[in-house]
Amino acid sequence: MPAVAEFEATARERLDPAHYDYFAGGAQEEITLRENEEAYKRLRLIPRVLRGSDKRDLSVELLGTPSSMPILVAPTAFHRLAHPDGELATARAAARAGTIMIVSMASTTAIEDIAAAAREVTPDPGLWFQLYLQPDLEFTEAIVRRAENAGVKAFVVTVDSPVLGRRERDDRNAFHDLPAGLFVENLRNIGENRSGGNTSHVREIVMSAGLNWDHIAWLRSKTKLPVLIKGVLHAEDARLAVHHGVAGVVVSNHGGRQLDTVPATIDVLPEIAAAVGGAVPVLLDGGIRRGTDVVKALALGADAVGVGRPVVWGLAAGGREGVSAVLDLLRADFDQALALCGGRHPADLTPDQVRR
Ligand SMILES: Cc1cc2nc3c(=O)[nH]c(=O)nc-3n(C[C@H](O)[C@H](O)[C@H](O)COP(=O)(O)O)c2cc1C
Ligand SMILES: CCCCC(=O)C(=O)O
Repeated sequence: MPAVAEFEATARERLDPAHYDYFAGGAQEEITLRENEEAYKRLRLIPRVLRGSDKRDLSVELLGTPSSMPILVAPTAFHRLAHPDGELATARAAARAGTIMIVSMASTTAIEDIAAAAREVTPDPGLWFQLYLQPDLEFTEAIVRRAENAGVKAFVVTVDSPVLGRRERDDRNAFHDLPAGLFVENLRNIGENRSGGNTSHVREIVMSAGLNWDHIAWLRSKTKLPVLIKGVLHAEDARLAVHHGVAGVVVSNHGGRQLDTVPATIDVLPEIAAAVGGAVPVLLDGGIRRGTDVVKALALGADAVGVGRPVVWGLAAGGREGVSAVLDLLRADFDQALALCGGRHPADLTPDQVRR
């Protein structure tokens, strides 16, 4: 089975170079982008032996949503740039894999259509919804209602983007707008009266530098669903998240696309897991490309991991089947690494099994 890197190579051949750069790139010098992957290569695994690691069970349950494995689809924008089937293909593949897809608010397909596609595969798909809280809270609430009505099971608020990171590849390629015909469909105001007609119009996503903990309290007051925050790198923020009633934290540096020179997520995971102390689930994303990466993250305190670019590469390389192939590959790779580490279940992995 090809490795994730081979899907990336195929994706690169198929994609418009500016779109490839958008997906692949990071902020500024891309130090963090590279570091996310390099950090795993510095860590060594210590297997346990003679533990009877047959009959493995990779499944986990996260905030009431079951997942067949602790590998989730991280939210990534604009899937129709990668493949004409876009998020519909990704959702079908995630549903088929029985894993959770965190749908990006910046999807190029409406959440209702994504949920319908997933439901064709499985009656009760595990869809979560990523939110960029908009300064217009009334509008934000309308998006929250739409997502709830579509059947999502949790909200993931991205908190690492008070402003958008500076991606120099996008600047060089002058890639700042979606091509004609593609829109951020979740921000379409059906029937909103702009010019006297009955046309809908699509708002642009605004990054809100004014966000603070009160906005999290506001969102919690507007929904009964679990609210996670994504983009935590400081242990004190993890403590504050628990204090503010957040249902889970995602250790993430946005795949190296926001503040450059922040550490690899795997390197801050232990201190964040310690700060959270098991009070809420801890997820992690950034640089996960192999089963051994998943094992290291789980051993060091993550309950599950997210994959961003690998899913996009699968999508670009082969639509729904490509995403399925990437998810199957990561599952098989993780299963093998877990067995080699002497584990039967994700929770069997412990911090003493990772050495620097
Ligand atoms: C092309 C692209 C688009 C992304 N779009 C979003 C987004 O809309 N919302 C969000 O919270 N994170 C977004 N992210 C960040 C991912 O959720 C995730 O943190 C990151 O991709 C993980 O790193 P990985 O790509 O190395 O797996 C995006 C990442 C990429 C690569
Ligand atoms: C306005 C969409 C932002 C998507 C995003 O988060 C990213 O490209 O990293």
